[in-house]
Amino acid sequence: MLDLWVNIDIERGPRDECHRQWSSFTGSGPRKRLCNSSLLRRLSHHRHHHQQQLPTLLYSVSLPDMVLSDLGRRINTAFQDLSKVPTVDAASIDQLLKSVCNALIEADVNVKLVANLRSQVKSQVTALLNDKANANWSDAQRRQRVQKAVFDHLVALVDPLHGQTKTDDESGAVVASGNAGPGDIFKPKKGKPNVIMFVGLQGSGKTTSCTKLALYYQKRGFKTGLVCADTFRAGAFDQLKQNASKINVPFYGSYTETDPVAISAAGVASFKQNRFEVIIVDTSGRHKQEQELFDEMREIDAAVTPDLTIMVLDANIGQAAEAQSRAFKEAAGYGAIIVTKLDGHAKGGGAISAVAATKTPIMFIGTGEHAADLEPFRAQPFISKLLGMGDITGLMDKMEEMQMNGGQERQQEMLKKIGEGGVFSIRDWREQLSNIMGMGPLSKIAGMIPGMGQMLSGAGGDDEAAGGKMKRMMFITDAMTAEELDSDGRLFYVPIRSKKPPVADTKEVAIAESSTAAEKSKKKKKPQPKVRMTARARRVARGSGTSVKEVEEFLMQYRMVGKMINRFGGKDGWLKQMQGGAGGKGKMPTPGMLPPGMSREQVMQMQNALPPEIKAQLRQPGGREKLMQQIQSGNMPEGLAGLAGGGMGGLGGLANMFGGAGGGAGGMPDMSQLMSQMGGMGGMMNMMKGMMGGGAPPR
Ligand SMILES: Nc1nc2c(ncn2[C@@H]2O[C@H](COP(=O)(O)OP(=O)(O)OP(=O)(O)O)[C@@H](O)[C@H]2O)c(=O)[nH]1
Repeated sequence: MLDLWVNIDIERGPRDECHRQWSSFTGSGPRKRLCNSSLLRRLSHHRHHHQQQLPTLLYSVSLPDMVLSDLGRRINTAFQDLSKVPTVDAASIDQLLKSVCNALIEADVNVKLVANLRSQVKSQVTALLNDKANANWSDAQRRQRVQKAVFDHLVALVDPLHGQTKTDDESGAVVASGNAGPGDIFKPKKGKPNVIMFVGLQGSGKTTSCTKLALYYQKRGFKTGLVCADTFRAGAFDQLKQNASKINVPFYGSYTETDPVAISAAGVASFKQNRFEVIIVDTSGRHKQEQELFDEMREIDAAVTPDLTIMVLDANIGQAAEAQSRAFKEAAGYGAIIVTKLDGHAKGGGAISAVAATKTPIMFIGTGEHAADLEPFRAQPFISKLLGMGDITGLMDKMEEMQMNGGQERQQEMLKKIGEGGVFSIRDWREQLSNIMGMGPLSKIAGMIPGMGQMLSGAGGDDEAAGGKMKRMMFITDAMTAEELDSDGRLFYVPIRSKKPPVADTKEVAIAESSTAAEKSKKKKKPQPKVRMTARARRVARGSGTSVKEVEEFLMQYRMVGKMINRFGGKDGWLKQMQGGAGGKGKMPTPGMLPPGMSREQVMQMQNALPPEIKAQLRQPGGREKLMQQIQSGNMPEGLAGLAGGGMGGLGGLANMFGGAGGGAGGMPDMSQLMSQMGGMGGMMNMMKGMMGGGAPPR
């Protein structure tokens, strides 16, 4: 909590002066933003006293914590401010960096780290922008490069593996830095005992996180057990017992044994004997780091010889995080971090600093008190989500989990239908929506879907509001006839001044949502026929208790998803063409199969502009698959990254599928472009993979 001590000396004097000082606090500008309601209440209260002739007033004002989402919002605003300046020059870059760095410091990120970030980004972008080879970059391109540099450095802040690539043992695919997940940090071996020991301060969320991790591995088919070695806190064993029983995980502990080392050794030995594969040891905490605690940790460590030690860090820890995490590192030598309570009002910056200080990766984040509220951590998607650009990998994880709990069959059926050239109908979208609704708290899920978060945040942003919005979408489908549900939604539109349904291609443009610059200029040249909703839409709105606007929004969302699924995953989908599949063996996409958001000219331009090494790679047998794999893993080849960054709009167009929705709803066109630079193409494929049951794109 940042305390702001404000001294206001209101001298005895005319009431006007009091009003002047009062309005200097409540007036517009940055100061107003700092004033929370409690401040206003206090001021108001004291003002009341002042009117009773109080000579001097001293205010102690507690500012509201800048929660992590505020940090994202502020960085986003700084990006948007940069898009408003006429030229991207040293002054505008300085302004952007100042805003970003202030936000980071207020979120408790270590000052030294922030200073490093500032100077590194500054020197990187200055070199880029001053490079003669880049002299012909447009302002939009310069802006994108600056934003990308900030994004990359934010990723580096939370990613100690930054700059390294790791190979996924199972698939052999290269995991790009920033995309490394829990499996890259630690992969328990099947059929063998894998001991995981937890350490951390009291109340950091150790016991809760032990339970969450036990559930995580149990769901993934590991025989999992929990050992309670916390003999320090009364009730710790009961808590673990209760948690373990809820998730049906066997546990070990004792009400009488007071030696934590003896309990942990006996517990691990017992589970090993019974062929348990993941054995999680919960140790005790203390209010602060103490020698006694560290000695105990070392002894337990020697007794159970863990394969992995995890430190649990409360996201609220603030600036103390660095010293504490260093001390724990020395004593326990942990190999991974779980940051808890990121769902609440934590600033999170302290935890981020701990990662950098100890060069230890975050493996999971805790996002609630329930056993399922554990999210695998990946640096790049985390930053992407923080900045409101969605978290496709997080969504994939959720989808995978959903499949583990059944529901795969229906997804496969849909995949098969689309693969055979069938239409992704409103009924299919309804099914996807109900799946999404079943995946967990909606405000969390919505943030993972690019565009959707913004749409739902308009509805209030919390679970209740998001749930309400989704439910209304379901009501809309409930009010549709079978014919409408099985359709592609066209029958809800007619062109204005004509009763005839519009022809396929014109309508497609008329209700297109994309907001790419290229399309905007296209629209200028050729005015698009306007369409209006048919009487069906009014009937559905009435029948569902919603409005025609909501029905229109629903159809818009459906069309975006439908377009993506049909164009990417359909019989002659772009994805298949790129893979040399059914559509056109070994060819680049034909103009008839344009990726969403791209014109024929853009595709041709993109093909021509491909760097020779990429063209050569595509000509080689298996080269296309390799390239796809590379892009899919987020590891954009240099040449392609340059293209996307170069404002070709090509690869960017892919991301605009959803990014466009964000742009439309949130008015942040630059975000969709930025998203494309983050490997939008890989992201979209992953999205497809998730949406279509995890099996669509081959590796
Ligand atoms: N909102 C939220 N609460 C959490 C999270 N993780 C833990 N908690 C809560 O934090 C409190 C402390 O959690 P515990 O798991 O008991 O903490 P501990 O580190 O085991 O504490 P000791 O056993 O005393 O060392 C509990 O009320 C948990 O429900 C999280 O990710 N989000």
